[in-house]
Amino acid sequence: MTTVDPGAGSARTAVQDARRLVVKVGSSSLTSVSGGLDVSRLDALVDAVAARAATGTQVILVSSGAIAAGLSPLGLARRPRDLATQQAAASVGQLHLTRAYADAFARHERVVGQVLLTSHDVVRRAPYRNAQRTFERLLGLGVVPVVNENDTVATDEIRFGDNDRLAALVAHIVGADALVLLSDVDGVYDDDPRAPGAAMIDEVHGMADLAAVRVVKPGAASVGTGGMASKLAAADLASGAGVPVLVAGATHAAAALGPGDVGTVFAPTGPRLSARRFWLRHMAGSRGRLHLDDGAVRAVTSGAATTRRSLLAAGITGSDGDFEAGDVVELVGPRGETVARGVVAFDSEEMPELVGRKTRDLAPEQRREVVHADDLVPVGRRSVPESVSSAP
Ligand SMILES: Nc1ncnc2c1ncn2[C@@H]1O[C@H](COP(=O)(O)OP(=O)(O)O)[C@@H](O)[C@H]1O
Ligand SMILES: N[C@@H](CCC(=O)OP(=O)(O)O)C(=O)O
Repeated sequence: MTTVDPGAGSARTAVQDARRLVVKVGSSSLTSVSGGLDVSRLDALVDAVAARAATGTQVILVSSGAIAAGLSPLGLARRPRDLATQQAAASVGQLHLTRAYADAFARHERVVGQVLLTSHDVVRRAPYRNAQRTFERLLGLGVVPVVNENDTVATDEIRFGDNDRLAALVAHIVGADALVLLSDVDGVYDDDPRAPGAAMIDEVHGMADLAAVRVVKPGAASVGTGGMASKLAAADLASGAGVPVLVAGATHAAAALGPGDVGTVFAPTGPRLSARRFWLRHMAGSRGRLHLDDGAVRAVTSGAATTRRSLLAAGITGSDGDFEAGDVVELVGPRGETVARGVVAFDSEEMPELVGRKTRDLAPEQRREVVHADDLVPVGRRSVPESVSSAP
């Protein structure tokens, strides 16, 4: 079990010593200005990953670039706006991307396996565990899994949205010791990196350290999607769940994956969550909401995980949604804020009989916790800086 914030210095050491490492690379680091895949940059990245793998580290590569790589084969001058053309570009580009990785890793006698995920594959517990088993087997066979979102079938509703977030989720699915986000910028800056005087931040010990950071939205010409804001959100997600994160330049991949002192490192800010609690908190799709009074909010959010209390019917003021016992629901405070997520033990149609009633007043077969303490995870408030447009 990782302890909270061992300090960013030791977080750097943790990245360097990680035996299982998730490395994410963005579209802007793999494609040329004229469009299409930049194979020489991809080769340089693979050299760095292969060198790290040669030291015995199991590396999972999350690679963007399918849409960007599909543009030039389709004669498209810029990233399309509509989903159908993005999906067509991803379909063409993913093939180029995978072939380029297979060829590049073959030079190092490494086999790659393609893993394309949609959020459907992780929001339900069974497919999540299936993905976990597949990764485990691939790594056991010495394969480098190359992961991307399955863009060709992902609709807006089931998209992860950006690969920084996907990489943070994958880091937890595989139980990685660290996460490295490689981009076209060499770290997190306190302002738009192009602004005069902007300085790179060396270490982050929690999102409060970034309160004054100005994050600029990617322009329309950018092949990347999320920009730095999505990297910060992903770093918050991973470091909050005990995984140290390094944001560094893809051109410095060899140093970032070796003993180099590059980029911005995020120390863990929370304990490592079990796979089940992480899934509950960050991935599980929710089917409804239970509304709690203040006392119930305190009971389910205060104290350590071991002393936290179960949610009883007496503290519930209402419910909405259509759920069955065993589904995940949001627990919402009196001001409408989500305070926790948990697995509910009743169907939604039973809730009206339960709301506000003491356990002893319930029918004998209903005298149980509505959400058991082992099945709920508090959801803290997020304070990740949002992007601003570069134009004043
Ligand atoms: N405060 C900041 N620090 C670092 N980079 C920033 C900041 N604000 C905006 N950026 C921009 O974020 C970009 C990286 O995001 P993006 O293009 O989505 O990368 P990728 O394709 O690697 O995911 C950089 O090119 C950089 O100009
Ligand atoms: N799945 C998409 C990438 C989405 C994405 O997050 O891109 P990026 O911001 O470049 O990491 C693709 O392969 O084109």
